[in-house]
Amino acid sequence: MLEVKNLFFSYTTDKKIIESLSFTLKQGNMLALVGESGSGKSTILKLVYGLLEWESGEVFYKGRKLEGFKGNLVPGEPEFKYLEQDFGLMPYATVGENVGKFLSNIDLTEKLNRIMFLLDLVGMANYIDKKPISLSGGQKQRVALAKALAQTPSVLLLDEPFSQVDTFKKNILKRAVLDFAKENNISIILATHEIEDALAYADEMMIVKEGKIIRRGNPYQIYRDPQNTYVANLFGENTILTRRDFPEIFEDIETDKILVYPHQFIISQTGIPVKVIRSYFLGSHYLVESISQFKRFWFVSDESFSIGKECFLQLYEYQKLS
Ligand SMILES: Nc1ncnc2c1ncn2[C@@H]1O[C@H](COP(=O)(O)OP(=O)(O)OP(=O)(O)O)[C@@H](O)[C@H]1O
Repeated sequence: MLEVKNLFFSYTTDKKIIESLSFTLKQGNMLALVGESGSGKSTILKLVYGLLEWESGEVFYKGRKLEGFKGNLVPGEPEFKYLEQDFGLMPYATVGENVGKFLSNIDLTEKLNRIMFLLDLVGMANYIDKKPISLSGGQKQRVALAKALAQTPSVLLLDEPFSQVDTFKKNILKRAVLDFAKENNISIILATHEIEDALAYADEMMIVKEGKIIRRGNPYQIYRDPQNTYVANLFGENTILTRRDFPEIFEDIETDKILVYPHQFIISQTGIPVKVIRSYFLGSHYLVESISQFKRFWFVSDESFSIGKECFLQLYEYQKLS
């Protein structure tokens, strides 16, 4: 179990970047750090790994107090692995040498088997003799993942680990890597922009804003009760309605402000009149942008709506906002 207690950190004297950071992570669980760009996700990973020196606070792992940056001769906790955004591969060593860099040389057959197993896991077995310099960004990212998993770390700190992998194969890779981590009881902290990663795979989510944790909970709870617009906007398009602008909608609603996800509107014969601005084809459905009383409404539809088409929307679910 990892326990972070009241960490403070700044890069420069004039601005605190991380304030009063506290959280715990159970062994084998996955925690997703989600927040807008610059909110402090990478900094949190670097602090936990021991690449940056915290000003005050404490970190414990399995009951042992970690010394952080100043405690290790080579920066980084030995039981942890940190996969940084720029991969950290040796460009002129082969893919196989990169993955095997920290593996024991006592049994070379076992070492090669392990390298092959990991490269197969990330879909890169055919590239074992290639050099990273000749690989694409997504391929390098796969190799870096294999390298991070090579010694089966206890805690894996992943910074946008799938950002460069093409969408087509991304889900296969995510499942393979995250299943491997679960099977091997590896704890993961994943910093991500891709909210789907957090929703689909994380045991818990922490929402980071300006270096502070503003929400923590399971992804379903946070999605169904975002409480404020910063959190809600991380989940994509939505419509925020207030009693003042739409009193007729609020007749049976207790609160004064609500948030509606696109799938929570029904296209109807009566309701809120909207005019379509544009339909976006998303494969399985269309996301439709429309307007009513200068307010943008987002809803989903099986069919495309032409620009200027008028229709009515009814609300069948919503989230209360503060
Ligand atoms: N080496 C540095 N020196 C000074 N300020 C920095 C440094 N690295 C990051 N920062 C600042 O610290 C804040 C948090 O940055 P961080 O990289 O942790 O955010 P992030 O949430 O990971 O962003 P992104 O999602 O874009 O990777 C930002 O305001 C950033 O400008």
